[in-house]
Amino acid sequence: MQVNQPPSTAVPLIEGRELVVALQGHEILHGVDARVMPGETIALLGGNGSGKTTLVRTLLGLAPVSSGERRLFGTPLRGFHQWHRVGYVPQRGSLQLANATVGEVVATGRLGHRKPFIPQRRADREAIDQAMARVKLTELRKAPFLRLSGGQQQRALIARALCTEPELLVLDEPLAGLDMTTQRSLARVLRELKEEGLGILVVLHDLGPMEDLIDRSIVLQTGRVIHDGPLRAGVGMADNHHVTAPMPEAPLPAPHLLAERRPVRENR
Ligand SMILES: Nc1ncnc2c1ncn2[C@@H]1O[C@H](COP(=O)(O)OP(=O)(O)OP(=O)(O)O)[C@@H](O)[C@H]1O
Repeated sequence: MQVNQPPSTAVPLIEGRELVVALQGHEILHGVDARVMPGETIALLGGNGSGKTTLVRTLLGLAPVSSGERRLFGTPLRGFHQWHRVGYVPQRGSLQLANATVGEVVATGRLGHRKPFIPQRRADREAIDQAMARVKLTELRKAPFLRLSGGQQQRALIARALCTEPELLVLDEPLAGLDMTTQRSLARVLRELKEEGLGILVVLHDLGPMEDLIDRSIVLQTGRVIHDGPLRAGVGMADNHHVTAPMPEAPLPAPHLLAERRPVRENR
């Protein structure tokens, strides 16, 4: 495990303090603290339904808080507008991308840089090209997104997040459903990004090939942090910390950033 100690005066890239979140009348997070410092790679771990996705969405302003404070790059969420500094890779399957090509999906990541209805500028095209090359998808630019393999889709979503040229990358279960070879190649991409200084917050069920990238883990159990520190064997891995609240009957309303919908899940 690498330990990348940020200077003590550094401002967190993203931070939540005492976050309390209730969805459809059920309290899901019960006073959670979480932060990512510059250059850190943080694994957000915990069993099914422990609140990982809810925490990530809350930190990004995609879910409302009952109480608590959220800051991005030191600015309270309410006053934060520099969304290009954040790249978000939601769970695969949570985006409505029916007819889009890979190039179109990746290009949506650049929307935060553009004024509405203004065509792509050279800088936009270059950023999109670079992001596609980065994840080795250039050849597949014109392919329909939904025809790609799971690993290629995941790469496209990472490229989409990268073309905003972020300082913080937030990924929700990027390894889910991928075979070990594909997981390893994604971990290599993330390692390169880490080495370039990007802060990374990644929701994981199993560490897999990500393990030696992780500087610190935050482990949730039924909406509470039970560990925040170096990885500890067995803590937070795919285990049996089960759900306390019932599943939603309806999906969340569309968030303000992108047309994202919650995947349909079975009752637990
Ligand atoms: N929109 C919603 N309305 C009501 N409850 C919700 C909603 N979204 C999630 N929940 C509930 O919040 C709890 C935490 O869900 P969340 O998806 O954040 O957990 P998770 O740790 O990411 O789980 P998984 O590992 O299965 O993806 C679960 O009990 C879930 O049923």
